[in-house]
Amino acid sequence: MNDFIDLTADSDDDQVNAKDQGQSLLAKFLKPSQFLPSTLKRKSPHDSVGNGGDGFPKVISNGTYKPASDEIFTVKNEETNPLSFFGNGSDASSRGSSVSLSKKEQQRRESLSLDPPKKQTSSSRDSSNQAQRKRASNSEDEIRVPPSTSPAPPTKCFPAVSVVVPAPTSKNKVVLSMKKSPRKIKRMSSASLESSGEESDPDKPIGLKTKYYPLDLDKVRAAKGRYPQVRTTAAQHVAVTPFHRPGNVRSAQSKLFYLRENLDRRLRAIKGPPVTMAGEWNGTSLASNFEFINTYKLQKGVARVPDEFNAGCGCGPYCDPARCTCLSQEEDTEERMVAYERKNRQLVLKDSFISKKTMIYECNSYCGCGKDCWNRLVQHGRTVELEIFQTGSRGFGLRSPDPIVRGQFIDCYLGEVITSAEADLREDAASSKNSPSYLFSLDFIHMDDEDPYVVDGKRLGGPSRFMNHSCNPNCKMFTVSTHHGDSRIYDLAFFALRDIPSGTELTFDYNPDWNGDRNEDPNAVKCLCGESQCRGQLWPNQRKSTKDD
Ligand SMILES: C[S@@+](CC[C@H](N)C(=O)[O-])C[C@H]1O[C@@H](n2cnc3c(N)ncnc32)[C@H](O)[C@@H]1O
Repeated sequence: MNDFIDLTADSDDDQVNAKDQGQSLLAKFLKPSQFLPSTLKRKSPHDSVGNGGDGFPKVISNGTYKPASDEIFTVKNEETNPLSFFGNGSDASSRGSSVSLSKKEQQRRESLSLDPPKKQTSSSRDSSNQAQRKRASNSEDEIRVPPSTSPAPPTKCFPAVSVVVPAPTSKNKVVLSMKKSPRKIKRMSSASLESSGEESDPDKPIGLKTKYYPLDLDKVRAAKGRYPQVRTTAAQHVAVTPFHRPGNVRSAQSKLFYLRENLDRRLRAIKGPPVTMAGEWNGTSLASNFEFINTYKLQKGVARVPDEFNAGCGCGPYCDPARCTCLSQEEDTEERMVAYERKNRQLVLKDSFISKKTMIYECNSYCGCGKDCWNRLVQHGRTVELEIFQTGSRGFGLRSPDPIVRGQFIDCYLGEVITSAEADLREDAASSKNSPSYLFSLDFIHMDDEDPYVVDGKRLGGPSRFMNHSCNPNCKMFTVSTHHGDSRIYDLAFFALRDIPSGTELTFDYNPDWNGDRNEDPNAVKCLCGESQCRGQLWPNQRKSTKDD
């Protein structure tokens, strides 16, 4: 007699034999009452039976079902079961159903497809069992079915045990369905799209549902704010760099903006207080290739007297107006003429000096005095803000947003310093005799053997180059020298003849030696100063430079 039952018997005959053997064994060791159907008991967590690690036996149905601990039902013998359950549900049912399952229970299981009523063929059951074993072996926690070669448990310990797999709850059904049926991908054909009520569009990609693959995905994303918003910017707010070219500018407004930016860049190159262009500027060009400069630009044939020919005073830290050798002297009395004085803590031209025609000699680097000496004013540069504006009939003009007091220094006339011969050539080459002239002769000191230099502010110049002529001017040009040994190059400095309210056009007399004759030259440039005592012309004749016609 065999002591072991081969639980892995494959054929029906083997199973029958094993069943018969088990029953005979049971009959041998157990009383008849112990064959009766066992009592269904809900497994309690406190029961120590089982080998599930947590005190629960693990029940496997069809290799997939693991009921929750509070849903496990076992058929338990009244006596202590020395063996924990092993095997799977099919094995258990094949062994125990004939002895413990009621007919009603059997029908319920069949309705749940746990025990198919259809008799399995040997081959299909074999493959099913193999698959179940394979699945069981893949799970670490599941009880493994011993291979067919492993010995059966000792018969003396074999109890009459049967297992009833509980009816799956709705929760368990979900688990079953999830494990049993793989995830299905629903495929749709164009026919199914039509039948599902969607429009049949020949241009639509077949098989793609626009619900999941929207054709207007960019719009959907834009609506969600995925893309940065498009912003429109006015052209005048766009920063224009010097690399922008007028050819790239389309509108007149943006062209004017470009020109202003370009002009502002050039104006910012001027040293001292700001020089600006008035807001009503219509874009009229200052001059072709005009650039602002801060000092004279000496051109070919022009040279300064070497510095060793310069000289200074020996007054010490503070110059004595009565003895400073820098100052010019009155012709008659040889009294030293003091050009500047302090008024309201500001250094200005003395009232007594405004009417004079003498050159102003300021202290220089050879003097013992410091930079705060009262005889240093023009050399410190401009102190007032200036604004270029359009006069209308006289081209550009110059004014200051600051109020200017009488005697206040305004600015120097700057430009290229050229020879008289060069100045004549430039004037002759001018396209029109009435074109603006920017030539200023440095002829204050007359020299028999040398022609004076000429300052040309046409291409290079300072803001004072925009000062127009007036027959009743509010400014006057003075010659100022810091190099006392150089009689050919000196400064042309503008001073206020009277208090000038802010915004008033700054003007000076282009021909201060005018003798009062109204000897009009029909070719002379007409004066448009508008003053009541207007002379009618800027210069005695059409020539503006050194050469007399
Ligand atoms: C040194 S520029 C003065 C700035 C000039 N208005 C401009 O737009 O560049 C001298 C020229 O200005 C013009 N101008 C100056 N004063 C004038 C006046 N009172 N009447 C007419 N034209 C004048 C003449 O064309 C003259 O040749």
